[in-house]
Amino acid sequence: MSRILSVVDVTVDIGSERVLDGFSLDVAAGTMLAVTGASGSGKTSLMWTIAGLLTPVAGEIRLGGERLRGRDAAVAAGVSLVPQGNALASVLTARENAIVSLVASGLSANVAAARTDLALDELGVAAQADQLAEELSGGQRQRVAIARALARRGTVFLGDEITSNLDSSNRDRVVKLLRDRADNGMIVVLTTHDDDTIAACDARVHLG
Ligand SMILES: Nc1ncnc2c1ncn2[C@@H]1O[C@H](COP(=O)(O)OP(=O)(O)OP(=O)(O)O)[C@@H](O)[C@H]1O
Repeated sequence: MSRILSVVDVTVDIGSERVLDGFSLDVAAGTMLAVTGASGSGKTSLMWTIAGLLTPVAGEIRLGGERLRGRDAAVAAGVSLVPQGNALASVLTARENAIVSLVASGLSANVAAARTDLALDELGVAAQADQLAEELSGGQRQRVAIARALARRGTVFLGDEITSNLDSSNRDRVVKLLRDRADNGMIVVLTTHDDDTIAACDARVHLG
């Protein structure tokens, strides 16, 4: 049986607001899914819940039949999130941002460096490897954050509006890379408003 990511009857509150109410979703390995919906419909909340950063008040997240409880479990199961705003450390270089994250996940420095260099190259930001993240353009930061997540070579890639700052050729590059990863068995979930990104996905879920 192929691996399935399941959001099972999940209810999420932020403060006094119910942002997801009994929401369910199954995504099979090899699938690239677009999550759409108006601003404030809960797309980011869904991604954070899958990544273990928000705890649902009811329901659960499962991957390959195992329940994921919290951030550590999600990371251990290979769930990577590229959040809106990218979450790069501004005082580290592009390369250091990725290497630190990979070493923290348990890889040796050599393997982390090799994977980082490959991923930065795939995203077209190898020339920016030794620049501080704060010196990069918005689109370059976005691509470095994507490279950092892909270098993890995990099972689930969550991207929250990750093509929003990209020109069309870089957006196509990112979508093609993610399509390739999905074709090789990864689960890719992208929140997006972009029609070309939606078109490259296998399925779409609309939050309303
Ligand atoms: N930190 C927070 N504090 C209070 N309310 C929040 C917080 N984060 C999100 N919310 C609320 O939760 C709801 C869902 O927000 P969420 O960011 O998940 O929506 P979204 O669909 O991703 O929106 P967008 O497309 O604008 O990013 C919104 O009504 C928002 O106001």
